[in-house]
Amino acid sequence: MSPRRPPGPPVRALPGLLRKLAVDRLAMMRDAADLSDAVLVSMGPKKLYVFNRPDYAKHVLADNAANYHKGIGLVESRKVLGDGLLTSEGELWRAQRRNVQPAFKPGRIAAQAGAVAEEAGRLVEHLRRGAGRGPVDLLQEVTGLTLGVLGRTLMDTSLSGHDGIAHAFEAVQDQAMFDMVSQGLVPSWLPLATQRRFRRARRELTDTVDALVSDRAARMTAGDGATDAFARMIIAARAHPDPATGRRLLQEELVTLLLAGHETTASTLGWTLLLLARHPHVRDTVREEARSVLTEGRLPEAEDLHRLTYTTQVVQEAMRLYPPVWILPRVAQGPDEVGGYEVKAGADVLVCPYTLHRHPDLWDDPERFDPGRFDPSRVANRPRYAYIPFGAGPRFCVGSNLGMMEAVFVTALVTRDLDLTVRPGHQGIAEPMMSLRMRGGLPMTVRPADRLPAPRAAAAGAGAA
Ligand code: HEM
Repeated sequence: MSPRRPPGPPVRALPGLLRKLAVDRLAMMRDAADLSDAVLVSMGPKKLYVFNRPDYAKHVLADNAANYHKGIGLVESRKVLGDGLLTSEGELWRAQRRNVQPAFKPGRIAAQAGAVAEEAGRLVEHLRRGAGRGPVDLLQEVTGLTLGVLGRTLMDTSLSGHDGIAHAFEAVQDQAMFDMVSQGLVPSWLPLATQRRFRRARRELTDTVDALVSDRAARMTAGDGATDAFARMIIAARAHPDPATGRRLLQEELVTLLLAGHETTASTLGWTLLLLARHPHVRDTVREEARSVLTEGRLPEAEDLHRLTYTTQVVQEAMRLYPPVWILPRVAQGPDEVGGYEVKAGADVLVCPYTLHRHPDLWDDPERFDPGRFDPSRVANRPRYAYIPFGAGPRFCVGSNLGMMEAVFVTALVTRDLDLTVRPGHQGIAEPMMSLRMRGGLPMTVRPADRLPAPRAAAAGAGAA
């Protein structure tokens, strides 16, 4: 049978669609998912396919990954990330991935559990000291934490004193997203305040990265055996046949590691803490588990990760509803066939974890927050590619083990020791930027948690997210 053409919106719907691209990208993706599991948007010679089924995602991301490069938004991302691991392709990507992968092996990450736990403990202490003093932006707090963890675990470097990094990343991403939705129609030389903010932020990032490189390179001596991700990148840059290119790639790889490694985990934590505050029954069950595993106020160790099973399910469910990487854009290098649908060479292809994680055939009552979905017996009944918060195939997230450990440790410790209440009126609206941000941050009031053991809650309370 010859490949079919997926259904698509009628031509008269295109202006509305483009408007949604600018103002509500999640609604646009939901509209596409409601239409069909495979959608084709045709704009003259430009073709955009949206695939929303586990087997289609598997085909594009894993089985035929060789036919797909990173897609929409790449030009804009490159303005920030250059040729780092997220955006590079081909032989350069393979060499970069081979170089850093050993630093992310499960054993290496497990060996960093103490550092992650210490940072998490420090955050809880800091929050406890400020308890009762009015709302704190928890998103900002966990962003500081994830940067600190990244510095300690993958770079052997303290990032304290570089507090501007998170804001600089925010500014450069805002501009990259603006360029994407305005289709590059606003020239970059216009003296707009946002362009100035972008250039200032990019300069700040470059200066920060340069300072980090010179500091770390000066501490590295021949044969000192350093094998963290940063050291591996520095050694590769020194071995590059063209020193200028080696230096540029090192800068870009480091910016990528800093961005990819902190914002996604901070977003996971932000959404998890918001959902727990909205679902006290689930919070009580997490607290009970944390108190029975992490007894007498102790910090978690690597082995505790396997004991904090319910907390892990809560984090997984938060990433189902709010996948930090909400979209996986690709561009087809050659023609392909996905689930019987033709894909033209050069076409844009989108796989959207945000809608896949809400597919009504895969998830019962998809908007409902229900950590029990990740009970192993229920996971076994779902197609593997129904849930892809870390992507899939060769471009699967290199930092998934670190991200999960961090999210579970912080969720357990914060919930064990603190009561967090969201500021009334805060809606927790998802803003799909490069990651799924939370509009207006996460203002929360902090109080020390009741020391008495929490009452045993009924199995995994749940409700609308
Ligand atoms: C919960 C936290 C995290 C989530 C949800 C997440 C999600 C993802 C996803 C979906 C991708 C694939 C993107 C694509 O295929 O287009 C990815 C790639 C990547 N992630 Fe993560 N990530 C997390 C934490 C981390 C951490 C802690 C690091 C550490 C540095 C990291 C570094 C990277 C890098 C370097 C890539 C590019 C890999 C490649 O293309 O070879 N991530 N991440």
